[in-house]
Amino acid sequence: MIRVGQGFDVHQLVEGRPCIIGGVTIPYEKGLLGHSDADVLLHAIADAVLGALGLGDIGKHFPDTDEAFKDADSLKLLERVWELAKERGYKLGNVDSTIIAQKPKMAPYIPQMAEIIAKALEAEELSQVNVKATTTEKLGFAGRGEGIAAQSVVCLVKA
Ligand SMILES: Nc1ccn([C@@H]2O[C@H](COP(=O)(O)O)[C@@H](O)[C@H]2O)c(=O)n1
Ligand SMILES: C[C@@]1(CO)OP(=O)(O)OP(=O)(O)OC[C@H]1O
Repeated sequence: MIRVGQGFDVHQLVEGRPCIIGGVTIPYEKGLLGHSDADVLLHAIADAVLGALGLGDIGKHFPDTDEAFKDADSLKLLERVWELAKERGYKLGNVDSTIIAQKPKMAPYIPQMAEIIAKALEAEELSQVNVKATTTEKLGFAGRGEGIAAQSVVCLVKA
């Protein structure tokens, strides 16, 4: 059986926070604000996996009112979400994601992000994980550099 899920997330860019995206700390003058480490890409992927499983979203599983998730490492959250998929007998088909950011330039960091995601979702080959980036041509909140968004589509296959 095949299941498909999609995820979308946004975090504000502020001074004094690290810019962690796809598990990679990107050198930049601002970082993403959140209760957790605010890794917008891993959140979108976690939501896509949860969506495919019919299990709600990350806010339901890891509430932002819970101190346990203060500054949480989103890679650990994604790994916990992936356990839910495995428990139900699913393997990764593929995952495709887009980071929506005017700055910083994501391209140099995308191969490392893809490797981290592939490991977390236990991909059999790297081609199962695709990460893209786009600006919004300076339009809207992303274009003004106020925040970064990410969206993701995941296909799970019953093993
Ligand atoms: N934050 C970003 C945004 C984009 N890229 C790369 O640049 C290409 C062109 O972006 P456009 O928004 O002008 O289409 C895009 O395809 C990405 O490869 C990036 O690395 N980081
Ligand atoms: C990840 C969680 C963890 O408390 O907090 P945030 O970093 O605020 O991220 P968000 O995308 O708003 O999702 C909610 C929470 O699950």
